[in-house]
Amino acid sequence: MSGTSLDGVDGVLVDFSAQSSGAALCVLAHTHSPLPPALRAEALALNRSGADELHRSALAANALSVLEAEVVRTLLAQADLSPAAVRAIGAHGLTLRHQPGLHDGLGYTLQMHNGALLAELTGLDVVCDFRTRDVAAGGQGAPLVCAFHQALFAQPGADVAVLNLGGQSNVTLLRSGGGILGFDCGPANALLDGWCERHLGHAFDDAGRWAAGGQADAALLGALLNEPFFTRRPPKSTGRDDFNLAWLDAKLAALPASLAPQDVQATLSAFVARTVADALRLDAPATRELLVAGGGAFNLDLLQRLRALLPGVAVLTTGDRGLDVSHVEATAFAWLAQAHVQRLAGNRVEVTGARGPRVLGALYPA
Ligand SMILES: Nc1ncnc2c1ncn2[C@@H]1O[C@H](COP(=O)(O)OP(=O)(O)OP(=O)(O)O)[C@@H](O)[C@H]1O
Ligand SMILES: CC(=O)N[C@H]1[C@@H]2OC[C@@H](O2)[C@@H](O)[C@@H]1O[C@H](C)C(=O)O
Repeated sequence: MSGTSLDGVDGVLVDFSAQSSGAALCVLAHTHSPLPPALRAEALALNRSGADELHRSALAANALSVLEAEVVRTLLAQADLSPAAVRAIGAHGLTLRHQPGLHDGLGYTLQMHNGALLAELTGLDVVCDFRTRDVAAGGQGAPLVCAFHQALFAQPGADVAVLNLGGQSNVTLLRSGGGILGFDCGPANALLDGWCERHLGHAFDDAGRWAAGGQADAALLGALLNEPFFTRRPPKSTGRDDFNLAWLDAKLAALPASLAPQDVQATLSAFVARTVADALRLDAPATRELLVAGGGAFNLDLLQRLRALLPGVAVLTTGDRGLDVSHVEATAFAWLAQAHVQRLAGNRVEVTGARGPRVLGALYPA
């Protein structure tokens, strides 16, 4: 998995064999490979239109899949397994553009990836391109982790919410009666990281310490929340296309006075927490437990702001329910690959708005 934070590739090797008997899945190995700085810079640049994009994105896709093949080798070495033990690789690719509802409702979502190369380099079946089928069926193509969250974290008789704090944030709302809803709440680490990198030169604000020392600004917070996305009803999804540093710069320029960079970081953290809290208050007021996953779970400032906004909700992490916060998304895409292999639908129409359940992904046989 390589998400919209653009931090790297997360790999997990997962054994699902016990699941049919009701037991939990087992993560046999996990690893993280940072994106080399040049590839990260290119992926960021390819998020916007630019010169010779087709050529550049094809080369960047190759570089990503070479990195993924190294991740697969590391996982096998860690678990002391041969490739023959692996049924398939699930590989998400890097989202460069996400415009699911663009033209007359039939837009596109674009994940940069070379599945053929990954199959060639590993000798394994590769399932990739998970999002496009749902978009073709009229859906958002995101979020897709909801079915997996449901399989793992639903509790009979209790309303539970699962929050992924990745480049963007998305929630899965699991109702006590078995119902499910899920959608993107708004931007998360992509914005926090971008501002921090610009002003401190650090890839991210470790534990949210910089934000915690700042003062959130009410006028900026109001301006950030003043976007149609936040009043739109689900199904909905977003990405760097909508929320990025240029968008933030425009909001800052419209303020009557300039703010200290640290206060902007504090406001961004308050903003992320607020969009999540608003989503829960509106769509899942009976939630008593929120399980946080993704790299944002290490941002203590963000978690503290969430707790303050949601006093009746126990804000825990997926780690408290048996799955490390850093493993959730990669495990979800292994799970979706497994669903593809079994020709099972991976989307939830209540979440994406697709016309029906669909088998997600394209297969590159070994
Ligand atoms: N110690 C930390 N303190 C604060 N933030 C952290 C820390 N460690 C990781 N993060 C944040 O987590 C991000 C990576 O998260 P993650 O891997 O879940 O994102 P992603 O895979 O891009 O997600 P998505 O696909 O949901 O966009 C980093 O870019 C950083 O913002
Ligand atoms: C288009 C795309 O890559 N969307 C990501 C992104 O990152 C978080 C949020 O926006 C979510 O909608 C999705 O990822 C998760 C893994 C998902 O599909 O469930």
